[in-house]
Amino acid sequence: MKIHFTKMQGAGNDFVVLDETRSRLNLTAGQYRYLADRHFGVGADQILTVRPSPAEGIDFEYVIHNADGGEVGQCGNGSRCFARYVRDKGLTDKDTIRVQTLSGVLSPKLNADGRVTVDMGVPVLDEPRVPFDATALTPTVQGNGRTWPLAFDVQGAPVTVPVAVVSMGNPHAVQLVDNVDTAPVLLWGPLIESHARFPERVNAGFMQIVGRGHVRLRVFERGTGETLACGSGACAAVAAGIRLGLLDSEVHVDMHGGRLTIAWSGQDSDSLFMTGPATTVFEGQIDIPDAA
Ligand SMILES: N[C@@H](CCC[C@H](N)C(=O)O)C(=O)O
Repeated sequence: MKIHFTKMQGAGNDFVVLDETRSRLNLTAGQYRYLADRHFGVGADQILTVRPSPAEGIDFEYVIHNADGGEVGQCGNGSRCFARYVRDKGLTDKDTIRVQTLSGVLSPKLNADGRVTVDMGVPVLDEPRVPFDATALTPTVQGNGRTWPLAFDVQGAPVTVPVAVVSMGNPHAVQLVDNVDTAPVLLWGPLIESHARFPERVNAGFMQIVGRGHVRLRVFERGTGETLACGSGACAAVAAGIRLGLLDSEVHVDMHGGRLTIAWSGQDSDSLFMTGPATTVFEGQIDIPDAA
């Protein structure tokens, strides 16, 4: 099957964007994996598929697949690329677009400076809803937040790391590190991603605090591996840092692919907002094998 695609990136987190506003492609998990493959396909961290409005008052729907072919509920950088895509393709002329996702309705807003701001909803810090199995663990309480001792084996040696667990519509485990450049992201990331206490697996964040309004972050993403940026990971890390009393309500998050700005009051009743770039890289056509 030959399909048309648009390649996009948001702070270096890259996407293959597919248009299903007129008809469904009905791709299999194997075909999503093929598209994401950097050697045989286009290459992407995630595939973002845009669909027509599912209901009155909603402009579009989109679904997200990780590079491993699994469908997921949330993608911060993808939500900004979605907004840029539907505007640049002339699918809408709105500045603020309401879109249905697996984890709820998002409203990305295109700013005059080219960046996109997304209301990412209220961070979920209630462990069972992340979901995180805290059975028989005792948290360390700090500020209005808490961390949990996550134990795992690294090459036969036991390690216990304090993590804050947060859902932004997808699960995150955030730990503090002295320096993201030397943090064991590639060694520990896969062990945390598939840790038994996270029944839906987890995105593993490593956050270095530079100041109360500035952090550096690396994220080993569930279903993809380390990416140059993770939007929901930036939101989760800042939400955790604010609750732990370490960060102010507006924070610049520097990742290897670029900077996002996250704003949150820290209150359970208030949404968190993410602002950052979204760029089209190129367009093309690719033949996907039926049996990919
Ligand atoms: N890169 C994304 C997150 C994509 C989904 C994630 N890997 C998961 O499995 O939850 C972002 O920018 O948020």
